[in-house]
Amino acid sequence: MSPIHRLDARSPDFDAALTRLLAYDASQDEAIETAVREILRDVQARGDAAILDYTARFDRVQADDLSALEIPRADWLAALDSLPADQRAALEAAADRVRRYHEHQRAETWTYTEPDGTMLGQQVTALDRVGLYVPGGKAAYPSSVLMNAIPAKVAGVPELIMVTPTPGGVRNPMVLAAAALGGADRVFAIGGAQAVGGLAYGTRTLPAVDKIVGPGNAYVAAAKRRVFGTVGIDMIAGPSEILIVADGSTPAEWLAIDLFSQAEHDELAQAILLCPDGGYLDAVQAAIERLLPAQPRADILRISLANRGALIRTDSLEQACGIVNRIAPEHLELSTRDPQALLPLVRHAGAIFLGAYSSESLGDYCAGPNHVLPTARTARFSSPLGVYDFQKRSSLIQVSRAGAQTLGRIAATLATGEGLHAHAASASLRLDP
Ligand SMILES: NC(=O)c1ccc[n+]([C@@H]2O[C@H](COP(=O)([O-])OP(=O)(O)OC[C@H]3O[C@@H](n4cnc5c(N)ncnc54)[C@H](O)[C@@H]3O)[C@@H](O)[C@H]2O)c1
Ligand SMILES: N[C@H](CO)Cc1c[nH]c[nH+]1
Ligand SMILES: [Zn+2]
Repeated sequence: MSPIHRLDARSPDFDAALTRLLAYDASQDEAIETAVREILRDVQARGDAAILDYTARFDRVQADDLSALEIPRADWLAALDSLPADQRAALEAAADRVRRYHEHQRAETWTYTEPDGTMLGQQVTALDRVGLYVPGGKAAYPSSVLMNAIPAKVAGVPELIMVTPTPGGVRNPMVLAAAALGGADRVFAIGGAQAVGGLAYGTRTLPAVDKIVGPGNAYVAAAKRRVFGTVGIDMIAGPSEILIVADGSTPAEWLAIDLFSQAEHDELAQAILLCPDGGYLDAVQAAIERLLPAQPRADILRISLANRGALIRTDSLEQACGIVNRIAPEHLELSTRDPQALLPLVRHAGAIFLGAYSSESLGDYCAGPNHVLPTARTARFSSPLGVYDFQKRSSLIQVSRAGAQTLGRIAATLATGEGLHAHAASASLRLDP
């Protein structure tokens, strides 16, 4: 039996089959919702003490005072120094490339002046204080530290408070080194809903932040959803996704492994390949069957490929791009001889990798663009995490005396039409007699 579904976009039941494949139950788990509601309520009521209790319970880390769970900067710098030379060089190279890319995104304040001397514009400012959640329950993600911290710092956020759980008290040196390279200001060894609540409400030890960014498990996601409004959040990222459009010119093994690269994240991850060449799909399927047993994460791969993976035969590359827009994937590889020719047909994808050498894995670590991307079809309306998520805009209005004559009359007429007489009077008072 094939370890991955085979579908044909030319068959009459394809639409229904694709809908079944894409179905992802994002409904909230009641037990998780109840637990998170209680944790947040408790953190709001008891602050540090509640965070300490949950950290002892979920992460097996005991402390009498939350300040003991702050990891001092000297420890991050020591972690950076202790890294093997190749790891340190890779982390530094990735940080440099991510920084260089994000520097292009910085928005600047702009103004223009009208002929009557009225100045209008937009002032761009960075957020004051941001909380960065770095997952640490089952795996450590130094790359996610860089992807979240660097755009915040490029935006000019003066205070970046990072939280990361350290199960059993084990601190990951690469995560701490990435905090040093990414520009974190403080780091606390706490995680889960209790850390999100602490950052949102503030406690005696944890400063309240303005926005919380960063991925996390279902408890973290539920907590971020609940504190939204008290603070800003970046997004709720779902399981990873990769969608590949191929013309058969890339070695089949390369694409089999590219599919594995996202499927290995999670049993719920989604890996799909679209190609008009049935023989090539057979070759990729054979490569999957050959390579899968030796994969260290074969158990996860088997489940994600069987439940949510597919090799889909299409009529043409153009039809494949139509399907891409329907799926709106987090990551899209256009693994064709002339990917630029397909690019204008693609409207919805978080990140687009063009050509056989642009494997999605390079984007996860070091190409430069952010790896925090919209999932679960949200690329239809949202964008990668970026510098703009850490900046906000204020409108600027400086009306000249001449401008007040024109604008005052327009505003007074509209205000009277709305029945808002103080508005009308405020505009009219500034009219020359
Ligand atoms: N989209 C991205 O860019 C990206 C990047 C990295 C990681 N991720 C995702 O982030 C997630 C990380 O999850 P993780 O679990 O490894 O780490 P995590 O830090 O998100 O979660 C660990 C915390 O969960 C809480 N928790 C665990 N069990 C609990 C329970 N029964 N009740 C209450 N709280 C509980 C604990 O407080 C613990 O500290 C994964 O799903 C991974 O795929 C996504
Ligand atoms: N592919 C993930 C986002 O979907 C990000 C990541 C981190 N490390 C490896 N990959
Ligand atoms: Zn990845």
